[in-house]
Amino acid sequence: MGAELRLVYSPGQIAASVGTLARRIGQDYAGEEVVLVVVLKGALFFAADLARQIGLPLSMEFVKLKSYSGTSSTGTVVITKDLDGPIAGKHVLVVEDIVDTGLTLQFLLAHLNDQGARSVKVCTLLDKSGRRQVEVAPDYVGISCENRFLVGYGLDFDERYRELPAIYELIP
Ligand SMILES: O=P(O)(O)OC[C@H]1O[C@H](OP(=O)(O)OP(=O)(O)O)[C@H](O)[C@@H]1O
Ligand code: HPA
Ligand SMILES: [Mg+2]
Repeated sequence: MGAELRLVYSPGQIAASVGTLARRIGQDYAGEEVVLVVVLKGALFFAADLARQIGLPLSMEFVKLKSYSGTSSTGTVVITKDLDGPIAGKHVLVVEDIVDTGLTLQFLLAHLNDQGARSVKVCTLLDKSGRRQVEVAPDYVGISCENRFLVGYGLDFDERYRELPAIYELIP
C-alpha cells in the first residue's frame, strides 16, 4: 500500500514564515554583504524564495550533503559537492530546509569553520529540536516542528515529494 500524506504547513504558512525570516535577515545584515551557503538538495526551494526577499546584495554558494536513507539518518554525512569559491572574510549564512538530529549541520559547521569566514550563522525553515543528537542551534528558525517525518517544499523521502508546494507528514 502507498504512503499517506497529511498536510502540516500550507504554501501560505510557508510563505509567511519565509517572509518573516527574510525581513529579519535583511535588517540584521543591512550594509553587509552576505554569502548564502545553500545545503542541497533539500534547501533548494526555501533558498530560492528566501534569497529573492532578503533585499540585500548577496552571493550564493551551494554544497550538497547527504545522510538520510528513507526516514532515518545513517549517521554518516557525505559531502557530494563542495563550495566553488572562497568564503574567507565573508559573512556566511547557511540555508537549511530542516535541522533534525543536527548531525548534518554539525558536520557542515566543522567543515566551514576553518575557512576564515568573518561570521557563520544558520537559517533553517524547520527546526525539529526534539530529535537533536548533537548540540547545534540555528540562529534563524522559521517553524519549530514536532517529531514527525516531513516531505514537500524540498524535503524528500528517498528522493520523492520534493516538488510539492506544501509540507506534509509522511504516514507509512
Ligand atoms: O539534522 P539531520 O538529522 O542531519 O537532518 C537534516 C538534513 O537531512 C536532510 O538532508 P538529506 O541527507 O536527506 O539530503 P537531501 O537534502 O539531499 O535530501 C535535510 O535536507 C538536512 O540537510
Ligand atoms: O522530516 C524530515 N523529512 C525529510 N528529510 C529530513 N531530514 C531530516 N529530517 C527530515
Ligand atoms: Mg533527504
